[in-house]
Amino acid sequence: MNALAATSRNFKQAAKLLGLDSKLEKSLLIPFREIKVECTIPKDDGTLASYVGFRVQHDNARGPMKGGIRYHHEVDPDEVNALAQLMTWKTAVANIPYGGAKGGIGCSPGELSISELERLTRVFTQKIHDLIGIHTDVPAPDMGTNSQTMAWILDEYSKFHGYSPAVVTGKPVDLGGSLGRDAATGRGVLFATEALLAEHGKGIAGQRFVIQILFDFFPKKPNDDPCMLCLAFQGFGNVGSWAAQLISEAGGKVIAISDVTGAVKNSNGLDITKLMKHSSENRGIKGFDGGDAIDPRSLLTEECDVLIPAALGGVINKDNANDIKAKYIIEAANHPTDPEADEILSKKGVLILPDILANSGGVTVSYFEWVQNIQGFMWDEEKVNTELKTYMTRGFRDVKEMCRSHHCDLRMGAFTLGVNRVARATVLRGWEA
Ligand SMILES: NC(=O)C1=CN([C@@H]2O[C@H](COP(=O)(O)OP(=O)(O)OC[C@H]3O[C@@H](n4cnc5c(N)ncnc54)[C@H](O)[C@@H]3O)[C@@H](O)[C@H]2O)C=CC1
Ligand SMILES: O=C(O)CCC(=O)C(=O)O
Repeated sequence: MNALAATSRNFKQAAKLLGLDSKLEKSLLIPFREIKVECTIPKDDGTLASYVGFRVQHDNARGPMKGGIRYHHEVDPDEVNALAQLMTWKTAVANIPYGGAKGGIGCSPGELSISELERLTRVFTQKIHDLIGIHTDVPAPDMGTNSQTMAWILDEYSKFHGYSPAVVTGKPVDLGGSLGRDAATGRGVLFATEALLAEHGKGIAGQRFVIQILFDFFPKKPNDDPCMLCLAFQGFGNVGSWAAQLISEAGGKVIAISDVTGAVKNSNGLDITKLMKHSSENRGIKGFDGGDAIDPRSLLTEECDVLIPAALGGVINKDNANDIKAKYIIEAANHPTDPEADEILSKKGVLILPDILANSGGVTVSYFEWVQNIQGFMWDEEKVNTELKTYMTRGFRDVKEMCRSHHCDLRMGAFTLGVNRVARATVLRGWEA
């Protein structure tokens, strides 16, 4: 099932549980604006290359639209639309005053030089600068982009509108970025995981996780814990590497990790600091000698307690759901689980912490960054992390409350929470007709 069909199906199920009026339901699903631009740049060898860029602005009932920009060869308008929709529900779940948007350029960033990436980013910004803005639509990093990409957007946007640090978040700290934003999505994953495990009388140090990275969290005293959990992670980029690092610092043992270059497993626990160093020096985890190389396709079905997908969408589907052995799935990536897999996993008793809650730490600290830029006052990192924990814990509590009142699972708890908040704002603004 493609990303848009999957996201829309979850939305419609939530709308039904909430008993939303059919006109309101229809209007909430239709994006506010879909932008498609052709970005032509000179390559370093003097030839011209053209790339298609998208920005889908889904909804602004609760505030300026917010969401990342992805550089990936599989970027397509339907997926960007789905990701923009997810941002609308995610910012509402986090209860931050934003709507949702997402952007992307269909390109392979690893095959472009730094100067080509800069030219591409600047051309894209020139084409969309009058449609984004501090109180309109505020981009941020996503897959394939980073703080440097945000610095180029900020600079190009500022040529048209004057110096405007708050037009993007996730930018370098030297240009007004927030302390703690780099680690925020991974740190939010840690807090959300802790909240979920605490519900079941467990803690990080007693669990095993798999996230397109495989984490194995051994209890401090293995023999005392009859239900030791294991973690696996898929993806070792911004989100996966920070989540792995922080979970391992919290006492967990990461036993397997995959990225686009390969996968590595060590049942005694991977040394995440060494793996991060290896990955940055070698542009991937392939060749790391601190574990055994495994087939990346087997990562999602590794024997473990907690699986953490932290890369692409749709990776958990009807073809592999039956083989998943994890007891918990923490969705650090956006829409990693197909609705058909959701049904299979639910029957198996697997608990899934959905993306719009689990990975909301990134956009939450983006909000803190925007607030700091507007106030012209910088927070210290401790304040950022403490506030992030408060928001993640509150988000989990609010989702559980919806699960109780609507007798539904965590995904529907999160969707009903987000959709209901956006629906209320829409009606209050008189937009429902
Ligand atoms: N960066 C952020 O703040 C946020 C990111 N996300 C989501 O988290 C996910 C990861 O994003 P980032 O870490 O920012 O991206 P990134 O570009 O920093 O890293 C992506 C990682 O995924 C790996 N990967 C790509 N294809 C793969 C494959 N087929 N198998 C295994 N690994 C593969 C890459 O090798 C890399 O390690 C995406 O779904 C993104 O939308 C969600 C919330 C916020
Ligand atoms: O930080 C942000 O504004 C957006 C992050 C994002 O793209 C996401 O949560 O999927």
